[in-house]
Amino acid sequence: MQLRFDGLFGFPGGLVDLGKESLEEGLLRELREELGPAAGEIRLRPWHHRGARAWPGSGRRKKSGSGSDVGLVAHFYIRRLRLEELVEIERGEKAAPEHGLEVQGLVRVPLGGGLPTFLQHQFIGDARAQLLGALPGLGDPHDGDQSPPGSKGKGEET
Ligand SMILES: O=c1[nH]cnc2c1ncn2[C@H]1C[C@H](O)[C@@H](COP(=O)(O)OP(=O)(O)O)O1
Repeated sequence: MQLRFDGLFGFPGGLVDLGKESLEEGLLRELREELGPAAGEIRLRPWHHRGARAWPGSGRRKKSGSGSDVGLVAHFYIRRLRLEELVEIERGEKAAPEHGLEVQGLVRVPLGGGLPTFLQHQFIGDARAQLLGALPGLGDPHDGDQSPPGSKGKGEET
């Protein structure tokens, strides 16, 4: 996860301009901006998309700036990384354009005895629930880059 500019923990990502980019293109652009070039090279597959949640807006004009409060649809992707891929991203993160601005830094979630304490932090949106929802799948060897969930072996990319 990452520590955000507002002091909350969240997942890397951000707003996608659907007139100009697909969801995956927008996600990879955000990953590049927030975590550096190595994160932008991550290969996404349809089964990495794990759900979406709508946050309705009021429809009213915003007090500041232009446009209306139209709400948000948050899409959540889970992509398993090998340790060396994660380390490469961590090494490059300080070179990311948003490092020190929107993003204060990547954090490894302590999955052992430290998890209950970590969960006492404050999270953006439903990031805490997203984290908890993702944890059970982490033990699944097919929950990664190579195979869709439920397939027998690795190396079954389509
Ligand atoms: O981890 C998250 N889980 C759920 N919702 C999230 C998470 N991180 C951000 N958000 C929400 C909060 C904002 O309404 C939007 C856009 O996020 P933001 O970080 O502001 O995106 P930009 O990089 O500024 O485009 O998503």
